[in-house]
Amino acid sequence: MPDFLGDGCGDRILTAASPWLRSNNGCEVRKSANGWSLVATKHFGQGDVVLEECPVMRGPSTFPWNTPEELKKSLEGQDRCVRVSEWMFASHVAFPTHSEDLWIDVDFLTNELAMFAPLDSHAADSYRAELAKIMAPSQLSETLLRGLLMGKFSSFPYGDGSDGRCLFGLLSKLNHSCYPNTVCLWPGPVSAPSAQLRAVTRIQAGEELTFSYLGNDFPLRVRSTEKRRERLFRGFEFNCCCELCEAKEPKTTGQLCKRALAFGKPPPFPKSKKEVVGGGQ
Ligand SMILES: C[S@@+](CC[C@H](N)C(=O)[O-])C[C@H]1O[C@@H](n2cnc3c(N)ncnc32)[C@H](O)[C@@H]1O
Repeated sequence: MPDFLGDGCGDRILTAASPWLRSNNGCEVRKSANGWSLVATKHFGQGDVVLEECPVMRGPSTFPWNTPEELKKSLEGQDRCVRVSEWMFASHVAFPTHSEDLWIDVDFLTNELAMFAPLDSHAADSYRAELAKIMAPSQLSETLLRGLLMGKFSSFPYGDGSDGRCLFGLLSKLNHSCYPNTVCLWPGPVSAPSAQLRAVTRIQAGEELTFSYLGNDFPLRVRSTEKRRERLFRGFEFNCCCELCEAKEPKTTGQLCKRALAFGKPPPFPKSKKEVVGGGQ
């Protein structure tokens, strides 16, 4: 088990993400029931900027392989060296301008960027099992697993989705909720993407930060818990355990609409810079 999966390693993930952080106005990485998560360390008002960061890596909108099966196909008939031409994730994302013959620094992927992959997840277990059918467990298979997980489950479609995908450090630890308390905005130009996480409701210190993986109006469009879980499992291979899906008494439509409508629109701009800059550091 990688040493950063143990309890108490949230600070190491925060440190690993820090070179790409523009601002962290009050959040940290903590272990949760759903792997690592981002947690507020101070109170945020609606519209406040929680954090801003630049991507750790960028890539194309689609990956040549998204599943171990597709990976298997791409490896068939070729030697199994981790050359960049095979390692499309790394070639396009980590080194977009380099030639096809570049070799990946395996240590870079396995040791540094692996922190940003959901290694403690159902998807990781099932992909590891699939990879074991293709190749013997090795450093290479572990590297491939991490690349698959980062590319598929931790990266974000940038802007409207046609501008490629970005892997962000801290945002890679943002869990999904069908009743989220933040929204992600993309204020940077496509040439220099950046992400801004904004509160769509009041958030108390200690509360987990969440956003909707399936678009802003997802819970409004898909009111049935069963159907939402099905969609999330199909897209992201996890059983959603969010506040809304786990609620014994379903949230009233009124409550749901209020929060959903709030995050369906860009959140209001913060009242003054003083309110959001440096408050939690
Ligand atoms: C982008 S990662 C988020 C960070 C992740 N928890 C980690 O430890 O790296 C996405 C993964 O988090 C977990 N996850 C996120 N939201 C969840 C939710 N609402 N219910 C259950 N698992 C969730 C799933 O394992 C999913 O594949």
